Amino acid sequence: MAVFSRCSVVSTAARTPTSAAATTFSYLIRALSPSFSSSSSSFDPETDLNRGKPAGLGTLKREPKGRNVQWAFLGCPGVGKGTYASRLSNLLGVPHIATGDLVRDELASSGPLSSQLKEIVNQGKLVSDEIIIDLLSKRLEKGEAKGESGFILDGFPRTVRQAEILEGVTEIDLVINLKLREEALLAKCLGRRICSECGGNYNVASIDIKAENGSPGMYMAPLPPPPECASKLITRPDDTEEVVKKRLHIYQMMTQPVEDFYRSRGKLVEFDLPGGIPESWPKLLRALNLEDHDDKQSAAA
Ligand SMILES: Nc1ncnc2c1ncn2[C@@H]1O[C@H](COP(=O)(O)OP(=O)(O)O)[C@@H](O)[C@H]1O
Repeated sequence: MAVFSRCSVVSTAARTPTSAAATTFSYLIRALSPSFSSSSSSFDPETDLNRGKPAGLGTLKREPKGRNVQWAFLGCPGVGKGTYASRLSNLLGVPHIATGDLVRDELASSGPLSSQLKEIVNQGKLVSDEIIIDLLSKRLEKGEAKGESGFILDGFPRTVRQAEILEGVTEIDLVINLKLREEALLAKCLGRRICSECGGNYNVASIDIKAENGSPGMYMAPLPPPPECASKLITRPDDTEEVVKKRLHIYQMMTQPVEDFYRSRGKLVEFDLPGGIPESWPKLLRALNLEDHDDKQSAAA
């Protein structure tokens, strides 16, 4: 069942990259800070940037080498960005920052943005670049205050404009683009479950695609929750068949150009998931020239 045929990538309404991408970004951060007069809709670098020091992402300087890795994950909804980003985060000792989680935390906080965000997310649309950058900036500032260095971004950037702004602020060393056969993506999204207490991610779908017409078969076992979470599982409101198909469409339109953005910069690692975690994790590590000593030790035990 082809969930979604690749549609032609429509150019996004991204701001044309300017040599002042950083100033665009700083302006964005300026525009996000409470002291900024929200009435100003036009961007005037001369005046807007004289409003004092940018906060948030602006605190990220171009780090000299010797810092921890700064990677990002791209990939369609349900492909497993969070699963592999969190594993790599543990392996490399850098924070896993998932903008989808930041959005859900804001939703759960019932803050001023939550009703506006709820409608956007439940319709499968993207949150505005400004709001996402504000949420990410606050998360990075908190991390910097705790002495965090490096990051693995999951779900950011998701538009070319976000990628341009990020590029104007700091170095992204590597972008891992996870890919999975379209017929598996929908099943994985529909099978996704979250523990309402601890936030753990699980999946009840058992995906068994038979080999046909020369393409190999694929099996992805369920990711069952531990007993203490089994009775607390919830489904995300944006994981319905209708909304997932909308999100896949938006990914093709808005985020596929981000793949091209990093491919043109020689920073994109494409990784086709061959199956579930036991099969994919070792292959991903090899693709990244990494080793997971814990896995080796447990395998050797
Ligand atoms: N970088 C981003 N830009 C805009 N919206 C975002 C971004 N990251 C997350 N979101 C919003 O949060 C929702 C959930 O994100 P996420 O958990 O990453 O979903 P998915 O599993 O579809 O990748 C997205 O559908 C979108 O509405």
